[in-house]
Amino acid sequence: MEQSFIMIKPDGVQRGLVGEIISRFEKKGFSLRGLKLMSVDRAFAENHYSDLAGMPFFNGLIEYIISGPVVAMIWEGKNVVATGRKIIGATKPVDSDVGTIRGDYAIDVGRNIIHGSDSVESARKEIALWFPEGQVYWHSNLHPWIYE
Ligand SMILES: Nc1ncnc2c1ncn2[C@@H]1O[C@H](COP(=O)(O)OP(=O)(O)OP(=O)(O)O)[C@@H](O)[C@H]1O
Repeated sequence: MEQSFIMIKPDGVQRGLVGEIISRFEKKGFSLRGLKLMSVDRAFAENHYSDLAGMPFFNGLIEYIISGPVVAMIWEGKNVVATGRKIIGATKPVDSDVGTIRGDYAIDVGRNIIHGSDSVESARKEIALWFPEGQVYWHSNLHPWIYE
């Protein structure tokens, strides 16, 4: 089934939003396949955001991502990439709907709490980068209560 890479950024960890964020994905019905608290170095962060190299905010973004621990997660479920982006909300918190994570908890684009893969292909690449050790395969007993 489809998977997405979701990362709680250093501000989300510092602000005590880890439980709240995990809860939103769990309550929706998605299944956790990987979870770890980790700090990344500059080279790793630059690799993750390589598509944005050259953007004026790139250096600030890298400083932000390496400024503290992050929570890296793999979530699985039907349409989890697109739905995960909806749960997260628009990149700029001023545009994020109330009820989304960024809409409810963020103000500034450079402190927008969480990352979610923007396509199935980027999810595949990001999961390979962040979880080289592989993931945990298990079957949720809730499956028949969530899927027809
Ligand atoms: N104008 C900006 N100023 C400062 N930071 C920015 C700006 N635009 C984007 N960023 C930061 O770079 C991240 C990646 O930007 P991108 O355009 O890929 O948005 P996104 O896909 O919604 O975010 P993410 O990849 O973190 O899920 C944003 O989440 C934000 O933290």
